Amino acid sequence: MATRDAVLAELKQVVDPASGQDIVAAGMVRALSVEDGAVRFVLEVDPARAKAMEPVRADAEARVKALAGIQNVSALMTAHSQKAPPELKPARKAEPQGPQSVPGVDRIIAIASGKGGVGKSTVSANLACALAAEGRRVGLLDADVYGPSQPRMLGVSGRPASPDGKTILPMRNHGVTMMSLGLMTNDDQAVVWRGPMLMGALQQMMMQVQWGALDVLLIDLPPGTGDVQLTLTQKFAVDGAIIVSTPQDVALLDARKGIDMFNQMKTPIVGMIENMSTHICSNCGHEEHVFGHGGVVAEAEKLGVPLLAEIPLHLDIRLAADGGAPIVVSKPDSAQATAFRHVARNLIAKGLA
Ligand SMILES: Nc1ncnc2c1ncn2[C@@H]1O[C@H](COP(=O)(O)OP(=O)(O)OP(=O)(O)O)[C@@H](O)[C@H]1O
Repeated sequence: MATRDAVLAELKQVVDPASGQDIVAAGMVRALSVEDGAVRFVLEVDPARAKAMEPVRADAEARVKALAGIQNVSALMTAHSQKAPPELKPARKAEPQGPQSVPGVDRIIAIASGKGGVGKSTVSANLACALAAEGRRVGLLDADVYGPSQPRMLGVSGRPASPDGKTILPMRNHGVTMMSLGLMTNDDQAVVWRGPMLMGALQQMMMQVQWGALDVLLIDLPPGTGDVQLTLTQKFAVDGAIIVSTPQDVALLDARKGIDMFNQMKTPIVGMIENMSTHICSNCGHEEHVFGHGGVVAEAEKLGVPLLAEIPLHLDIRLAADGGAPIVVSKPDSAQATAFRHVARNLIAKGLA
């Protein structure tokens, strides 16, 4: 049976005549799914080139169809808008104003945790890639000022360009448009952020990055309930917050504080995700509850918020995150990836992404 990797390898043989790159590297292949010998994917193209790209689509379809074990291929072409959001002036001094939206961005979802190190960034990266795999136009803003880890997790490096000195071009990998404060500071420099700087940096990232047209922008927040969380929920129209926690009491105690803060700010809680739920040995598959079990389920029930997923503690999740291709991308058919894809589909079904 042909795997997702085999399909991708075949698609990499197809060249986009305009850029000279293969269609996968050119970021045109979206929403690829390989299930039981049936392959579906979308080729996202500039509307002006739709006609010229038809032979490319047909070639891609024929190549995949010729793979062993493939019975069915559906390759659709969709037009994506090249239009950038209107140019924005640099952020002005903070003025009292109601929550604003980000031009071109349909929804904003914050991903938060009470405590550091519970896997909030890992969840954000995987969720973003899972939403992209479902064909959503997704952005990820790494607002974790104390430890921006998205460049490493999404395999992105280099300094973002600013062609006009006012707006910033985001980076893109695995179908995700991303920006991180970590790309704006030097790797080896400890950054000491004070409140007003944080507010300015967040506003800039939200308003001066050319996000383009997005179905959803995920914000990977720093842990806790500090200035970034307050600025985000006061200044921007945040559609919901997802709280990530491990099952330990201490993590849950902090998660509860986070939920209280979002409630006070009138940001709806989309649900909780229990991370490092059980440990699954990568050698023998034995399961053990390193941090206890069921804590988040019980807490979610008590608080009346949905439990969106229980993600196991698994070596593959860490290796994938450290390697720059989250597990949803590197092992899309694994049970761990399925857990993230389930959350993505749930968010789409609820109209939140
Ligand atoms: N389910 C998991 N299985 C295995 N390793 C995991 C899992 N979730 C996270 N990790 C690993 O744990 C470490 C911390 O995760 P991560 O950086 O996502 O946490 P965080 O909550 O964003 O931390 P911080 O608050 O420091 O930003 C990383 O090395 C990550 O690869």
